[in-house]
Amino acid sequence: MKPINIGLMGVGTVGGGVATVLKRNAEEISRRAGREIRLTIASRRNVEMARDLVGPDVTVVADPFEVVNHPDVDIVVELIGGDTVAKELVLQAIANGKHVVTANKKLLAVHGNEIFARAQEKGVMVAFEAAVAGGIPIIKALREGLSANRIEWLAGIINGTSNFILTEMREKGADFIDVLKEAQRLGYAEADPTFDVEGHDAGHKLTIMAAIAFGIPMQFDNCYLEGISKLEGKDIQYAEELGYRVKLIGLTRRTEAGVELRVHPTLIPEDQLIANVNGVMNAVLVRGDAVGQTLFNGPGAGALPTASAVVADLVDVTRLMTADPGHRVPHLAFQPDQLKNLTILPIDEVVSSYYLRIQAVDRAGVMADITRLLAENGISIEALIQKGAIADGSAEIVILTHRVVEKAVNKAIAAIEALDSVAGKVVRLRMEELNG
Ligand SMILES: NC(=O)C1=CN([C@@H]2O[C@H](COP(=O)(O)OP(=O)(O)OC[C@H]3O[C@@H](n4cnc5c(N)ncnc54)[C@H](O)[C@@H]3O)[C@@H](O)[C@H]2O)C=CC1
Ligand SMILES: N[C@@H](CC=O)C(=O)O
Ligand code: NA
Repeated sequence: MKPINIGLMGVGTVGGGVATVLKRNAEEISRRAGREIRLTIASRRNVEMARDLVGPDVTVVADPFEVVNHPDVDIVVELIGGDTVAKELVLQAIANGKHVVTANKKLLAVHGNEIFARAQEKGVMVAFEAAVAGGIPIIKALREGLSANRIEWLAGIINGTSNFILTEMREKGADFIDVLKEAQRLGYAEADPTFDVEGHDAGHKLTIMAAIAFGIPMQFDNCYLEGISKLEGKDIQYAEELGYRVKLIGLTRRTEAGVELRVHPTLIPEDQLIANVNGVMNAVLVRGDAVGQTLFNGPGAGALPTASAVVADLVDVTRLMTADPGHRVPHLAFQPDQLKNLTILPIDEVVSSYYLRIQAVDRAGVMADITRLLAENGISIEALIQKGAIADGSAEIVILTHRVVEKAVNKAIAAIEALDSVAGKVVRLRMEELNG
């Protein structure tokens, strides 16, 4: 049978990994796909560097539009990143009737509704396993393996760079900036690493998973984002003393009031498996009404793990190419006319437990004032510890609360910060049990 011709756009960390995997496992891949999957043409601005990565048998061009417009290319692989030229290229590929495989979560979280609509009209596939949690086949699991379930919530460590940084900070007391540089060197970080550390990248991935889990359109603009760049080492340490690990968690949950869609540093009980997922590893917990709780764990970034997902998509697309478009798995798991525009809850309507750290100064009655203000806002305390002495002005009070709506906590924090006996800002982190 005639080989399937692949056109690769972007021969960087992941693109180089894709060339390696296609070459290394060529025989097994064609036995699975039923025909040879052949990298025919690749594009990178620096043609010489691309040539070194893809080898002499592949045509290398500088202009990626040559790839999407090439008459012999069956599947286009977009590994450039971003949502400017990548969007133009993907839409052009679709318009040309070519199938697309991409690892670009930003592109899909922000423009996915438009891209999938165009692909639907043209009867082509847009496959994106690599876009969420790198090598973990979470898209396949959510879209196909769990399709019997009403998915209630899912939560994950879905940014390898942040998890790598948090792990090195906790285990080695390393500096944030040094660890970030190491993550960049290892090819984990985005072109702009603020996307990793400020929660954007996790928000993109969470938006995509929420769409597939609940059958809703992409709503990245409504995703709450808070990253790890302002986390202080002492809060990681205090959390640990209280039996928790701090992780950057993306969480989406259906509630009667609406859908929660939020990314933020989160205290997780240390005896939970997900609290022990370290380094560049990712993990996603999914709660379905029939299956119960499932945990998917694996490498979330890096050349070969991400290439593993890209090439799996190439195999899938190759197998399904000749199928009637109506018989393929829908892009977002639900039939396109069955997507429902559920409301995303604003963050202050979300219910969670909280970790509060308060800097107390030497004034009588400070503890009584704080507990009174919490009680007045309907917040009950699960644990309270004092670090240092109030008498010498160095006391920090750490409080863990029971579950309460966030706007009540915001009100209590504002009142606590206004006390003469409290200095500076109250540190607030959310806590989740992730077992219900
Ligand atoms: N690095 C990782 O571990 C993972 C990356 N991704 C996603 O994969 C995509 C690619 O990421 P990386 O390989 O890490 O990035 P990279 O920066 O290593 O590679 C991108 C390549 O595209 C090339 N490029 C940029 N503009 C171009 C243009 N106009 N024409 C031709 N080539 C152009 C660059 O020269 C570079 O070689 C991104 O969407 C990223 O979010 C997804 C999962 C994991
Ligand atoms: N920058 C991302 C790469 C994978 O998506 C991460 O660190 O997880
Ligand atoms: Na994946």
